[in-house]
Amino acid sequence: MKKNKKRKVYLDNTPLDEALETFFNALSEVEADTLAGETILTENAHGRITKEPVFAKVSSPHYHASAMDGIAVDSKKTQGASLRNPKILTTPQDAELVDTGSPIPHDKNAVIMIEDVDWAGRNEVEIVESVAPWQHVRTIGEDLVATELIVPAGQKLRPVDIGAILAGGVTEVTVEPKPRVAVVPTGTELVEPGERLKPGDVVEFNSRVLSGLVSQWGGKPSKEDKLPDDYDLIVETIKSLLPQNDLIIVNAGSSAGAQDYTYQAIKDMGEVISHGVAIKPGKPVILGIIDKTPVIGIPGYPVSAVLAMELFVKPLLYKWQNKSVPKQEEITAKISRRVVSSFNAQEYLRVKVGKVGDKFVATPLGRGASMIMSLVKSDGMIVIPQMREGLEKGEEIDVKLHRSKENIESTIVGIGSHDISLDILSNELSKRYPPYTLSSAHVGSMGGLMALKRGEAHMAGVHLLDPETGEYNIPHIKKYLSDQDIILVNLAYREQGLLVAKDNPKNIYGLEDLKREDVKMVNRQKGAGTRILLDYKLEELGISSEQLTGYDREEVNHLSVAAAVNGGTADCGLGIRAAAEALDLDFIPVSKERYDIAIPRDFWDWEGIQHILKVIRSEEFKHSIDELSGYDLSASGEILHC
Ligand SMILES: Nc1nc2c(c(=O)[nH]1)N[C@H]1C(S)=C(S)[C@@H](COP(=O)(O)OP(=O)(O)OC[C@H]3O[C@@H](n4cnc5c(N)ncnc54)[C@H](O)[C@@H]3O)O[C@H]1N2
Ligand code: MOO
Repeated sequence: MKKNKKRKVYLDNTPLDEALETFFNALSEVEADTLAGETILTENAHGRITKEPVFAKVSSPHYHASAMDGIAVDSKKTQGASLRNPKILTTPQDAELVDTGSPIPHDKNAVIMIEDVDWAGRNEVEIVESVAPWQHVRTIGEDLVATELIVPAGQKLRPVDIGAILAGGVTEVTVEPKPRVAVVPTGTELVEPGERLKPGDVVEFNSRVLSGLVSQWGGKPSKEDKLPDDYDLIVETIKSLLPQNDLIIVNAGSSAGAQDYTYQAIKDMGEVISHGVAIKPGKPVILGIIDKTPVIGIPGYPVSAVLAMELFVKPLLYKWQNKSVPKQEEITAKISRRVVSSFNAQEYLRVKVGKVGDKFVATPLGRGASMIMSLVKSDGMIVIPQMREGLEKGEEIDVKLHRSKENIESTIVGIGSHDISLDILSNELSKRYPPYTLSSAHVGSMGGLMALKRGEAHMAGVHLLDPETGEYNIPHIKKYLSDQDIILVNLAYREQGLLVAKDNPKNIYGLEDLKREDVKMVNRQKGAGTRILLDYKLEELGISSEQLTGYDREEVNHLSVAAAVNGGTADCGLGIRAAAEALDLDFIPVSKERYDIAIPRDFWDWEGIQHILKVIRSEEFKHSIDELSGYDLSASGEILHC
C-alpha cells in the first residue's frame, strides 16, 4: 500500500542546539543514551577501550623461574667460594641444570650462569664465586601479582596491555561497546556502483560513506541493501533491524517529496522528536525513537548526509562509548570571497585553506548539497551563524580544520585561470614532493592577479591578451600589480578554439559563424583570459557581442564550457583543445596563446614554489602534457619577466 496521502510537506526549523538537546533528553528518558559494555576475547581487544578495570587473576611468573641458562643452587652452599678457593658442587643434588624460564627446584634459590661454571667431573661442577639468594631468579609475582590492577577503566588497549592482561590470566575483557548501527539507503533511483547508468539513475554511494563514518567514530556499521521508495518495505526493514541494532540510520526520503517516507515510517512505528533543523545543508534531518532505539533519517544529498551525521550521529556514538568527541584543530583565516548566507539557517561552508605569507586564507568551495567533491577538496569548515547575512570578503573567521595545520602550511595556493595542465602539475607535485600539494581555485586570470594583489595566493595561472599590444600577461601585470615584484614563468603555449559537438553538426568553422541565428554559444566569465581573447578576436572581425546568441551565458572553466556543448545546451564555446578532447568534442582552432604562472618574488625562494618550478621543468611533467593535445612546451619553465 502506497502512503502518498501521508506525505508531509512542512518541515520545522528548530535551532541546532535545541534539536540536539531535545533528542538527547528523549533518549535518556527511554535509557537509550547508554549501552552495556561488551565482553570480548582479550586477544581481539587491541584498540578497544576498557569499560571496567582489569585485575590479574594469576601472578606472573606464577612460579620461581630461572632468568638464565645455568645451574640452580642453594645460595648457602656457595658461601666461601672464590678464585683461590673454588667449591665443588655435585649435580643434581647441589647444582641442578636449568634453562631460562625453568622452574627453580624447591630446595634451591639462585642460579649461576652456565658460562661461570667449570665441569670438574661427570657429576661435579666447580664454582669460584658465592652467590646471593635469588640471583638470576624471577620470583613469583615479580612482574604481576594476582589481584593487581593491570589497566584501569577507560584505557585504550595497546598491544603491550593485551600481553599483560593475558599474562595476568585474563582471557576476556569488558570494553566500551562498538555501537551497532544499521545504514539503510533508500531511493528507487539508486543503482549499485559500477552499473550501466540510464538518465535518472543515481549511484548508491552514501551508504558506504555513512558506514565509513560510523566505523571511524568507533561504531560497527551494517550496510543494508538499498530499498526502493516504498513505505511498507521501509517499515518492514526498520522493524526487522530494531532487535539487533543500537541505532538505525535511514538515508534519504527525509524531506517533503512525494516519495519521501522516512518521516511517516518513523512516526507510525514510534515517535518523531524533531523533523527539520535550522542548518544548511542537512535541514530535513529526522530524529526519532522506535522501541527505545534511536532512528535517524539522514538527508539524501551527500553533503547534507555527512553534515547531519557529524552533528547528530557522531556525538551519540561517542557518548555511547563514554568518550568525548575529539576537538578539531581551529585556526583564524581571512575569507577570500564575500559569502551571502540565509537568516533561516546556520550554514556550514566548506573551504580550502592555505597559508600565504603569515596568514591563513580560506576560499569557499561549491555550496551545493549534492557536491561530494566539495568535501573531498575541503580543508575545513566555517560555521556562519543563523542570524548573520554572510561574510565580507577579507573578514577574519574561525575555520575548523579537517587536515593538519602542517599539511595546510605545505599547500601552494594557486588562484587564477583554469588549465588542465595544472591538474597534472598538482599530481606530479604530490607524487614527488610530499607533503606539498597544489590547491587551484579557478576564478579566471584577472581574478588570479587580484588574488596576488591582496596577498591571497602564492601563484596565479594567467593568459591575458593585451588588445593594444597583442602581448600576453606582462601589460596586465604592469598595470594591475605595479607595486609588486612579480616573476612570470611560462607553463605552456596552448591552442584556443571553438568547442563544437562531435562531427560538427552545425557546421561551425570560425568566429564568423557565431553570428548565425541558429548558433547558440556559451561564454566564459568576465575577467577570464578566454573571454578577453574572444572579445579581441571579435573586435578584429568587427563583430559586436550583441549579434551573438548566448554571449551572456557564463561558465567558469573550460570543462564546463565543454560540458555545456556536450549536453547540447550550447552549440559552441571558446576553450582549449584539451577540454574538447576530454569530452570527445570537435575543435575548430582560433588562436595560440601563452599561459604563464605569475609568482610574487616574496614567495620565489619558498620551498613550495621551488618544487613547483622543478616539476614544471621535469621530463615527467612534459611527457604527461605531451599526451594531451594542443600544447606547445618549447618555452615551458622559462622566466619571462621579472
Ligand atoms: N520541497 C522541498 N524540497 C526539498 C526540501 C524541502 O524542504 N522542500 N529540502 C531539500 C533539502 S534541504 C534536501 S537536503 C533534500 C534531501 O532530501 P531527501 O532526504 O528527501 O533525499 P532525496 O530527495 O531522496 O535525495 C536527494 C538526492 O540525493 C541522492 N541520494 C539519495 N540517496 C543516495 C545514496 N544512497 N547515494 C547517493 N546519492 C543519493 C538522490 O538521488 C537525490 O539526488 O531535499 C531537498 N528538497
Ligand atoms: O539540507 Mo539541504 O541539505 O540544505 O540541501
